[in-house]
Amino acid sequence: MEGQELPCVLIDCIGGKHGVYEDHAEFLKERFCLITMKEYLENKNFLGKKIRAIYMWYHRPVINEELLQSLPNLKIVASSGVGIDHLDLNLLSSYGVKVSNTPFIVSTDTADLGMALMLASSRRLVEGHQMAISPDTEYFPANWLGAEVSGATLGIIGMGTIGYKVAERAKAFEMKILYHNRKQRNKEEEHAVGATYCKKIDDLLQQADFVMLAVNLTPQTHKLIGKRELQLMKPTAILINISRGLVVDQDALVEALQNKVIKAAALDVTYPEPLPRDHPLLKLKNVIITPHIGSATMKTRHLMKENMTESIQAGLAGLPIPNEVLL
Ligand SMILES: O=CC(=O)O
Repeated sequence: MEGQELPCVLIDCIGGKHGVYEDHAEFLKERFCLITMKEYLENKNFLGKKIRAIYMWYHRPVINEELLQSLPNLKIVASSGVGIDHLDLNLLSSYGVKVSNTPFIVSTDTADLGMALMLASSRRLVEGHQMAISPDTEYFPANWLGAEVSGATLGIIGMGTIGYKVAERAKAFEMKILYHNRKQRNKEEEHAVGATYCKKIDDLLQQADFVMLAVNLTPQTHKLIGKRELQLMKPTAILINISRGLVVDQDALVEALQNKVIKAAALDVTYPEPLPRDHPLLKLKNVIITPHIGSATMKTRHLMKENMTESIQAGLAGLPIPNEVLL
C-alpha cells in the first residue's frame, strides 16, 4: 500500500465506553484512513466526499438519511455482530450502499452465554453468590433449591446458527430439545441434535422447562412473547433471551415474574439498554440480567474486526463481500 492513499473509513470514536477498541484502531489504521464522527462533523464538506466505508461498531455511528446524503462516495457499511435491526436496509440500498455483518463469528459465544444464563438462573447462581458473601444471611436455608437443567426440556425459538449451537450444547446436557422456526424446518440439523420440531409455538411454550429466544428481531418477531405466550408457559419455566429485548413484551414479562406466572427470566438483552435504574425488572430476585454480552469475548471481537475489515476491502475493490446482508 506504500505511496497509495488509504481509503477513508468513518468510525464513531476510538476508546471510551462505546468506541472502537484502541488496539483494533491500530490494526485498522494500517489499512484505512480512519475518520471519527467528531472529525467528520468538524469538516463535513471536505471529509464527507472522502469517506468510502463505515465501520459500524456496535450500532455506532448512527446512520440516517442526513448522514447518507453527505457521503456521496460511501460504498459499504460493515456492521459488527449478527443483528441488523438497527439498520434501514432499504434506505442504504437506495443510496447504493452495501451492508455486511459478522453472523457466524458470534454464534458460538452467544450460544455459550445462553447456556450460562440457563444454568445460572436454574441453579440460582447470583442469589447463591450473594448469600455466600453476605455476613448476615443464613448460609444455606433449607428451602433454597434450584431446578435441574440436565434431562429437562429446552424449547429453542429460532433455530438459526445460534439456536443450533445452543441445541448442540443442550444435547450434551441430555436435555429434551424442542424447537420452533417460523419459516423453515431443517430435518438434517434436527436429526443431528435429536431435536423435535414444534410447528406451533404454543406447543413448545406449554412443554418447555426452559424457553430460549434466539430469533432475529424483525416486524414478525417484535414482542413475539407477550402476556398470552407467558401464560402458556409452565409456572416452573424459565425464559432466557439472547436475541433482542424487543422480542419480549417487557411489561408483560414483569407482570408474569411478579405474579409467578413463570418462575424466572435470564436476559442478555432488554429495552432500553441499559434499563433505567428504577425499572421493576432490576428489583426482582427471579431475574438475571447481563449487559448484552453474547459475543463479548476477546477472540470473537478480534475475529469480528478482521471480518469487518475484509468486507470493507472487498466492497471497495468491487469483489464479492464476505457476509453481505442482502435485502
Ligand atoms: O447483539 C449482538 C449481535 O447482533 O451480534
